[in-house]
Amino acid sequence: MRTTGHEPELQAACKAVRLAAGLCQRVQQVLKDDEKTNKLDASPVTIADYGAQALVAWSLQQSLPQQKFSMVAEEDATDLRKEDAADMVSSLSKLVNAVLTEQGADALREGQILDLIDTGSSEGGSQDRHWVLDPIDGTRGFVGMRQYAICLGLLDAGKVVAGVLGCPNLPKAAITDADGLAGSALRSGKADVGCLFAASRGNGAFVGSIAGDEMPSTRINVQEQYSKPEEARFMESFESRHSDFNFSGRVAQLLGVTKPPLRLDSQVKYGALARGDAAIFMRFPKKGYREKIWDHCAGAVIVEEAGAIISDAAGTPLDFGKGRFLDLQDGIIAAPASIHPALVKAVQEALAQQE
Ligand SMILES: Nc1ncnc2c1ncn2[C@@H]1O[C@H](COP(=O)(O)O)[C@@H](O)[C@H]1OP(=O)(O)O
Ligand SMILES: [Mg+2]
Ligand SMILES: [Mg+2]
Ligand SMILES: [Mg+2]
Repeated sequence: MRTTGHEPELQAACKAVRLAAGLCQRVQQVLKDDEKTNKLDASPVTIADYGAQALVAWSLQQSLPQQKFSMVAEEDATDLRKEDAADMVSSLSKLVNAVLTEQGADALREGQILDLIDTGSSEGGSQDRHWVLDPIDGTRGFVGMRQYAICLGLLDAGKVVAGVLGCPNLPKAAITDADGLAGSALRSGKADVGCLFAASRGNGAFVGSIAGDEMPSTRINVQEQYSKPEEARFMESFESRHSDFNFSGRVAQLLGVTKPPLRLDSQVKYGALARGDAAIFMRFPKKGYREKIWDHCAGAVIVEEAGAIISDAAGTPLDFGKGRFLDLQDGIIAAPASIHPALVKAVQEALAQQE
């Protein structure tokens, strides 16, 4: 990667995401090994969310001790500070400290771990620098042994300047039509998996292996052109309750897209778009659902640096500088710059048909 721009921050972010991914993989191994996964309650997963958040906060501050630390993150320790959470906190502490001691770092006390989690309570905004974290994006994918991502972005004066996506279950090879048709859930453990995506503003987007400690170094680009719409594929949520599949289907039809969608959990979709596995991303949550910045921040800079445009359904750029939520209209779409205008037009047509 070029050594300009936000190189120290990007390096720190890759390190932090890898550490958190290691914790998530440990927990997923336990889930996988347990034949009774369905009977387990949600606690191992919740512990993974908290643990990943604590590790990212710890690691970023270790790597960049000179910098003022502010973080907007999904989780907070309120429930963990309640009396009945003692067992959970104890499990959380064991898990976090297992990862830390493996790194040769000192173990942390329970109170320190809770305080690390609570460093994610920043309101963000259009001034100063803020890290933006979703410690596990796609919790349902994580539990279902499908896709999930550790997503870490950096805001500077309200703009996303760097982003890292850790995708422990994403195949390193491009997802082909056959994968898409046969089982777009792309369950873990079936192929050579584990990708780390990284981008900083103006320096391009890169992918590498999540294992090891090399910076991602393979430059990636979106599918710049598709000569015939029927060759294009679109991506959307795996979960039908997260996005209106009927509506995206109508948009695809208006675009002349005939291939079935690739349905993947989490911001893994942004990584897949950035490396050209599919050409179009669509997300249309139920009316009233408020999008959070940590669900799109890291992915946005990665797809943009790979040559895509990301916007709301009206084509308006996403504004990450308004606090913890995104304020947008009717959903989020992304596509290569050559396709995005037609996508906006199709979405608007489909909306007009709905009225
Ligand atoms: N009702 C909902 N509608 C849309 N998205 C949701 C809803 N509930 C949770 N999410 C979030 O949608 C994202 C998953 O993306 P996708 O639908 O593309 O797989 C996650 O951030 C998930 O949160 P979480 O981070 O807690 O898993
Ligand atoms: Mg999320
Ligand atoms: Mg999450
Ligand atoms: Mg959640």
